[in-house]
Amino acid sequence: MTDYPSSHDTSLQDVDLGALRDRIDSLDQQILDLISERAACAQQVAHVKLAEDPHALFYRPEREAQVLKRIMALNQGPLPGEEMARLFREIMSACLALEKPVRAAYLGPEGTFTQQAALKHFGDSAVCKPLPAIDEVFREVEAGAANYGVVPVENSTEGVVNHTLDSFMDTSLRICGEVVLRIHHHLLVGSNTRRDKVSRIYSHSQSLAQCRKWLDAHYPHAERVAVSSNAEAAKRVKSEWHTAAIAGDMAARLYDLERLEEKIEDMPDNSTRFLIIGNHDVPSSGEDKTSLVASMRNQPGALHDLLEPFHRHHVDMTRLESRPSRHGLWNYVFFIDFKGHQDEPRVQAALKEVRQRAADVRVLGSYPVGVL
Ligand SMILES: C=C(O[C@@H]1C=C(C(=O)O)C=C[C@H]1O)C(=O)O
Repeated sequence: MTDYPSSHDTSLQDVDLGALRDRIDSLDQQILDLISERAACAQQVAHVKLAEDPHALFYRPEREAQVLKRIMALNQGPLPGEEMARLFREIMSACLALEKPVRAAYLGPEGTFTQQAALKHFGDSAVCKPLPAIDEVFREVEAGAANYGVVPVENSTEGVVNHTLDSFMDTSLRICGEVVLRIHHHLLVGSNTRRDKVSRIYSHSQSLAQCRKWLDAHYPHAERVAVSSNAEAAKRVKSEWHTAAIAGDMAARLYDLERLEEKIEDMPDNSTRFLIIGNHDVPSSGEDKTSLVASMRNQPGALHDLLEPFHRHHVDMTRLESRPSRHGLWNYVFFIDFKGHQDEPRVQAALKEVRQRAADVRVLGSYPVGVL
């Protein structure tokens, strides 16, 4: 099956290819002029911000979320809204880099899904740096070496969620954004791989788990070897003959591997959520989420008491996670996400009551709901 018009297609026979290309050239000229005008405008915004405050932040997560959402709402096709927003994401990233590129640290190594999340959020013009551990990403932002950090939070990768949550207990950094990434796993091989003799498959333990049924059906006899990351799996395959890796697009591209089979994850809507951490509060974008951490004494009904004000003030909770306290003072800490911004009266009313009931409450940040 092909969607390309055939030479027998009478409706297209009279189309003048030359004229169409002239039209495209003229449209490109207009797009070029408009993007340049937009970039000059963004530069002026930066100058206004600097005049008001010499330490002003050029990057505004809430404004960027609004721009992308507006583009998706205005878009009438034929390109899908997400594709159009992706193009505008890159235009904004380039405009911002004219003044000062955003510096973002992420949980590496290169080629992981966290790098993909960083690129999705900040665009290609940001300067992104891989770091080997989640607490190092936090430290890099605390030290001011990076403006933002990108860490997985609700991750299909085991253990990672807890590391991120635990890091929030010891930091004053704020959550400035979230990114949700659809996770697609591919079976990757190198140019040297003997495809009919794959006897070992590398990946992160959680990715192996997410593709277990597919592996049982297609490679029941291959040894499954868990390594530290999907990118590490891809790297190993490069130099071995009888092995394949399960990893994503970034790793395939980075190590120049071929996708022997695509989208082999057992659950088709497999996705991971990442947080953007920074050192400032983000104003409301109109569609926001808030995350907080609360410490409770371990007594009957404590959790019910903590959550009840959210229910009464019609604040919609989206996540609840509990972790043992590391400070010994309180038995448990709860991480709570809900819809809304901490500046909204409804949210403030709920928070005021929650503060009276919990031993300690810290709002980790209000931030725009992930757009792309
Ligand atoms: C232009 C601005 O600054 C930055 C660039 C943006 C853009 O190119 O649209 C949007 C938000 C900021 O990250 C602004 O705040 O409006």
